[in-house]
Parts: sequence; structure tokens; C-alpha cells
Amino acid sequence: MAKTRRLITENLKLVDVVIEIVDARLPLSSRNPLIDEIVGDKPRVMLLNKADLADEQLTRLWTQYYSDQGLVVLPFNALQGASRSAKKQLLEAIQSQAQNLLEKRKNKGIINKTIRMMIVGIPNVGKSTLINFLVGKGAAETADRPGVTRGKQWIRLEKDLELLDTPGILWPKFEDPQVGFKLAATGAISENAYDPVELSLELLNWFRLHAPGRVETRYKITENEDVFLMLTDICKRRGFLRPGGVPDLEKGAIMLLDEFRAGKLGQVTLDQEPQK
Ligand SMILES: Nc1nc2c(ncn2[C@@H]2O[C@H](COP(=O)(O)OP(=O)(O)OP(=O)(O)O)[C@@H](O)[C@H]2O)c(=O)[nH]1
Repeated sequence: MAKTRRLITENLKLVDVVIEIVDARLPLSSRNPLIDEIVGDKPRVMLLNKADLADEQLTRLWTQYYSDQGLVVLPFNALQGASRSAKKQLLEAIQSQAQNLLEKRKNKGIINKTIRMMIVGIPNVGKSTLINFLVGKGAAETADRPGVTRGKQWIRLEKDLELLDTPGILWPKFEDPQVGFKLAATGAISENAYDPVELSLELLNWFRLHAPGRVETRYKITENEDVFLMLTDICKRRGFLRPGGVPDLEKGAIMLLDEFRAGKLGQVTLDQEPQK
């Protein structure tokens, strides 16, 4: 953690604007707890990425919540490779964030107009996908320049706008078991760190408590559902059986988690609405 933090802090010194990516399904739990401290007062644009997988109403509420805190926030879908308007909107947000900085430079007589930025976020929120989306076909990698740490690559997105090609990977916060569950369910935590059967039962239980009737694609879940029986039933219906007809719970659990992550169980935000 200390090494990661040192690396990000070093890179932050080289940039003017930070793009913080958060998973729209976890607008709170997928934020690094120390993000404000790490980024400091650098201009920032926050993306609620994977908005296509999240509950639209909750995304609106969270966007409002963070806007009210003075952040520039955009719901985003980094996979929508063809969308020029999303890219334009993001670049405009970045440029407007950088205006003050350019003013300051001008007042000091500095003619450099280049705005440099980097992407930060916890694992799996879509950092690399966003880089690919932004880079597209048009961008060119700029060579190392004197005064810039060797090995750093800057990608020119527009005339005066450059992106660091390596994102800053922040660490998620695990201490709260509920947050751990949400991070695991969305895929932000390594598969080796949890038991898929337990996780899928927790996920079914989350649906039972917070969104009965929402697991609608193939299964219905009610408030009184026994989630273990439900997983067993899913295995039976899918033919996930071991020799002797015993349900293969692990196989069923992995399939259920895959379906959830791919949005096949509906657009779901696991964090509840923001507390004002
Ligand atoms: N549905 C959807 N999937 C997305 C979106 N952005 C990224 N993904 C998917 O999310 C997964 C993780 O994306 P990455 O770009 O590898 O995430 P990352 O933050 O670079 O991950 P690490 O390398 O683990 O830090 C991939 O399967 C992407 O295709 C999005 O906006 N919508």
C-alpha cells in the first residue's frame, strides 16, 4: 500500500487534472478512503463508470450528491467506444477544470498551455478501458521529454491535452464486511479472496432484502426466499449436477456471479442512496 501510494503521489506531481473512476454500482464503496488526501486540491473529474450496469435513479442521486460536494461528476460508460459525445463531454469537463490553472500560468508569464492528466481508481473500475476509449485511433504517444521521469509515456488526446498512459491503481477498503461483499460481488477483489458459494448466497440475500422481485431474468426472488434452496434450485434447473445428482453449488455460484457482473440480473447499484 505504501509503495502504491508513493508511486501515485510521484505521478500526481506531474499532472494538472485527475480523473477519478468509481464503479457506478458502488458509488461509495469503490472509492478509495484516502482519495481526497491523496489527490489533494488538484482539479478532479469524477466518473461514475459502468453506469450501464447501475440503477439509473441511484446514479442520478449519487451524481447530485457528489456535485453538491463541489465535484465535477459524470455518469459514464467506458465501453461505448463509438460515442463521440461522451468523449467530448469528458474532455470539456477536464478543460473547464483546468481553466484556473491556465489563468495562473498566464499571470506568471508561463506560456505552456499543455494540460496533463492521469486516471486513478481501485481495481476493475475500468481504468484501462477508459484509456483505450480516450486514446481511440487518433491519439499519438508523445516521446519522453527532458524533465519528465524516464519511462513515462504521455498520450496526446488533443492539441494541449495529454494523458499519462499508466493509471494509478488505488487500494479498496475492506474492513467493513458489507463493503468487502460489494467489492467482491462486482469483481473488484481477486477471485482467490472469497468463496464463490458464500459470495453468491450473500448476493441473493442482498436481492432478497433490498430488491425483492429484481432478479428477474431467470429467477424470481421474494423477501421470504431461502437463498440456499434458491442456489440449489438454480443448479438443478441448469443441470449443474455432480455424479449422483448432487447440485454443483460452486458452478452455480460462479455462473450467478458472472451473470450479475454482466448486468444480466438487471441494472443494480449495491450502495444504497446517499445519506445527506
Ligand atoms: N459494462 C461495462 N463494463 C465496463 C465498463 N468499463 C469497463 N468495463 C469492463 O470492466 C472490466 C474491467 O475493466 P478494466 O479497464 O480492465 O479495469 P481496470 O480499472 O483497468 O482494472 P485493473 O487493471 O484491475 O486495475 C472489463 O471487463 C471491462 O470490459 C463500462 O463502462 N461498462
